[in-house]
Amino acid sequence: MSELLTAAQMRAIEAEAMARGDADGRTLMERAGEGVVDAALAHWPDLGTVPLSALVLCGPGNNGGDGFVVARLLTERGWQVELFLFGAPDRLPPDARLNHDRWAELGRIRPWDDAALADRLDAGGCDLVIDALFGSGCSRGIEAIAGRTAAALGRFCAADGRVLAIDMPSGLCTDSGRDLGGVLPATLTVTFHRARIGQFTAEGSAFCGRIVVADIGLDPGPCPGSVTLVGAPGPEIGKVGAVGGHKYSHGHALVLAGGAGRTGAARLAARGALRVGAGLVTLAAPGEALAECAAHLTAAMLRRVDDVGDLLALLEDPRISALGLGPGFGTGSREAELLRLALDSDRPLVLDADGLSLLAQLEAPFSRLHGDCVLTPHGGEFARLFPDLAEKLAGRPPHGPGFSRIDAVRAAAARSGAVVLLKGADTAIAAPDGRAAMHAALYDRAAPWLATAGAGDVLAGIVAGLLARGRPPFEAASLGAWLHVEAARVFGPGLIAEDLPESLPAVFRGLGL
Ligand SMILES: NC(=O)C1=CN([C@@H]2O[C@H](COP(=O)(O)OP(=O)(O)OC[C@H]3O[C@@H](n4cnc5c(N)ncnc54)[C@H](OP(=O)(O)O)[C@@H]3O)[C@@H](O)[C@H]2O)[C@@H](O)CC1
Ligand SMILES: Nc1ncnc2c1ncn2[C@@H]1O[C@H](COP(=O)(O)OP(=O)(O)O)[C@@H](O)[C@H]1O
Ligand SMILES: [K+]
Repeated sequence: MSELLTAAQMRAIEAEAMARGDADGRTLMERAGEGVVDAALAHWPDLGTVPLSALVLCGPGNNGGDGFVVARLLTERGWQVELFLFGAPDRLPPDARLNHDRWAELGRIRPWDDAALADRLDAGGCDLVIDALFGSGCSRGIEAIAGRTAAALGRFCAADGRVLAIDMPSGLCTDSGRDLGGVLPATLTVTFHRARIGQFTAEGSAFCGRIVVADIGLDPGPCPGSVTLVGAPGPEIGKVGAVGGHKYSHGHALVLAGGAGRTGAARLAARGALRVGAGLVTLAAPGEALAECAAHLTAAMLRRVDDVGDLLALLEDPRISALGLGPGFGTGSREAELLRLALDSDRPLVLDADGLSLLAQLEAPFSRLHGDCVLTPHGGEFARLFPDLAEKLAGRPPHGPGFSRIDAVRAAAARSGAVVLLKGADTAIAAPDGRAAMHAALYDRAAPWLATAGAGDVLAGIVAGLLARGRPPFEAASLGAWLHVEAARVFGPGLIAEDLPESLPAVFRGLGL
């Protein structure tokens, strides 16, 4: 697991380091420039063999200051450096001004000219472009300043050109990963100390290329309020800790199914719950769907649940340790009553798909939720439950910092009192107490083939299975998101939803369990 920061958190960490006397701004800027050059040479080893040519785009803040350091370091290595500056030198902040002055002794500074820059890029013959125009201080769109440059950089990248963004691609919001307007595309982004939320959500990964985090000697301790980037779990995920246990010591998940002809989704969820290690899984189906379910189920058990009375009787068994409700469930009055009972049972509960639609129809829906509930909406379901938050996520933010998927799930979790997992390639997860995590199926973990019908049903089952095994809801959601994507990655392209549960044993083997 690692941390993702906002721009404000990064500024606070830097300010604390300076207040403690650990480092001054000038030292941090020098380390940042060194980190950029080291990262470029490590990422593209051929750049280190002979001196080449670079084009450095500097802006009016400290991001531009980092650019001046990089220009100097490359020149000292024998590179030919062309540098353009947006803004007036006498308005640069002090550390950037100092590095501007040092660079001015070595090379020329050309005033910003969007059209000339685009022509320069299109002419080719440049081995590396450094984007030091705007970083974490980018507060609005940059089309008016750099629209032609952005288009030319797009062509340059498409022709395998190397573009390194310092800290963030200019025009991309550090906190939300949203395009503020006219983002400069990069093939490598070198950020400092910790990665930023915006590099792992919304449009971030489309513009960052790859991410490298350079150490600039700041306090390695955790940052309060940071977002966790969900990584591989430890051995606690397996059953290994419970040698000698029996099936009930691994939990009993109850998955509620819908009517005949639409039980597939609940069966997928049940299979996910079983494969993630719940000791028992029972599918509760109405009488009309029993034969259909029986024809397809082997390891999962089947119970008839036509109405509230049947479910009440089933829930008398205290060993049922979690419920999953929603995939293929239906949204009729029977289902609404069953949902109310499931909520009143106070058992750990995953609500997905129709379960979320039903919830949205209830009066005062959030007053019925409790801290052991996990909501797993996709974007559409999220908008039904939290229309105001979804609206803030839509469209281009008017200025930075933009409202992020993390902001949205944090607000949704606080409002609903439940853990909220907003699905997508960038899955955002939050608990009512403010903890937040991002699972990014991006960069090395990309698995676009996971966007297949029924994949979300399996995720709901995996989370229900983890809840049944006693994992707390925020952890169950985070672990579930990682296991789900890992199962897709282990299987690879061609995956259909049925393959996901069946890939979990290979995931566990890969974790050394
Ligand atoms: N924090 C740290 O620990 C470290 C930070 N470091 C580096 O500092 C960077 C942050 O520096 P920064 O705060 O000076 O912000 P930066 O992005 O250079 O720009 C701000 C300037 O741009 C202007 N401006 C913004 N948007 C604009 C627009 N659309 N169009 C036009 N102007 C616009 C804005 O003006 P304003 O919005 O106030 O009008 C202001 O003048 C960070 O990314 C990293 O590279 C490293 O050295 C290592 C340690
Ligand atoms: N581009 C993507 N890369 C990786 N995973 C994705 C991508 N798009 C969607 N997913 C995942 O696929 C699943 C789709 O779930 P959902 O939208 O509920 O579909 P369904 O109802 O068909 O199961 C979610 O777990 C989501 O996180
Ligand atoms: K930049």
